[in-house]
Amino acid sequence: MEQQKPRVAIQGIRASFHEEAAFKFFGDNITTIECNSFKQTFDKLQAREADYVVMAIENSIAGSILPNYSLLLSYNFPVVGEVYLPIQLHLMGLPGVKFEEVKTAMSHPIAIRQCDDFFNEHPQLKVVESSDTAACAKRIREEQLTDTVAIANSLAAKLYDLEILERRIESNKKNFTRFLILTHQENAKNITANKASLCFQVSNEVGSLAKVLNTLAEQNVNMSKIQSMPVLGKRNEYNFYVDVEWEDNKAYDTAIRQVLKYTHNFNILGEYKRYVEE
Ligand SMILES: O=C(O)C(=O)Cc1ccccc1
Repeated sequence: MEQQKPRVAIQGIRASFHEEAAFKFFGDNITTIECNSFKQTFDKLQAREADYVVMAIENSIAGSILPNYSLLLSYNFPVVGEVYLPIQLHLMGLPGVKFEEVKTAMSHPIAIRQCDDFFNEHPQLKVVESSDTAACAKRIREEQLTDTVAIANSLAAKLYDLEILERRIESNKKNFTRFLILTHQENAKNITANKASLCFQVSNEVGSLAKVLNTLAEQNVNMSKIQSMPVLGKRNEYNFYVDVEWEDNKAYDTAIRQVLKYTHNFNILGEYKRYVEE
């Protein structure tokens, strides 16, 4: 029987950076499920209307996307992969539109922040935030806006038939967004992992987090990221989200057994293969 295309839920619409990330992870042969919010992507997974979720978790300029950390914990779907995408931003408008005639530029806040230098050089442009880069491109096409441009990727220019007026307007050319891939428990088996995302709490005492970090170091397990989030309604209590990487599975297993002794509400959010640049 022919394998069904994976149904991948993303926040945003086709040709957004989330879809570009999904293509990078799964290849082009997927069915994209467009959602209005990150929460809705998880709801689609829960309702079995999607097989996977692709969700941005951090950006090298904008930093961690904190509400998405909470979603990881509240839905408890396993993380089964990650992908890093360079965010390459182009200025696009209806074919024939001249840059001198443009009054407004629209995009996602993260994309806008990445084009600070460009906007400083062009103070005449009114900058408008939107939920999704591709949605801006689509709107320009549908409403035939001749005085507006979108900042989006080349997928959006192609899909909504817009002309690129200026390429690569991002200030920092080495800017990446990290996306996580989540799925149902049964798809999480048989993954050869060398990275994990963990979440735990420690007591509010001298050295309690240090004990966890020392344990990881003793087992030669590298911590690649740490993020804390307050536990709702509890003063001085935090969830620590920690990503770890290892070479030796035994050392990782030992580290986890030890860490369990020093933490509470310990959760493995997922074990997966770390992303390697092609
Ligand atoms: O707006 C988009 O295209 C998105 O997918 C959100 C986004 C925007 C910029 C960087 C990463 C994700």
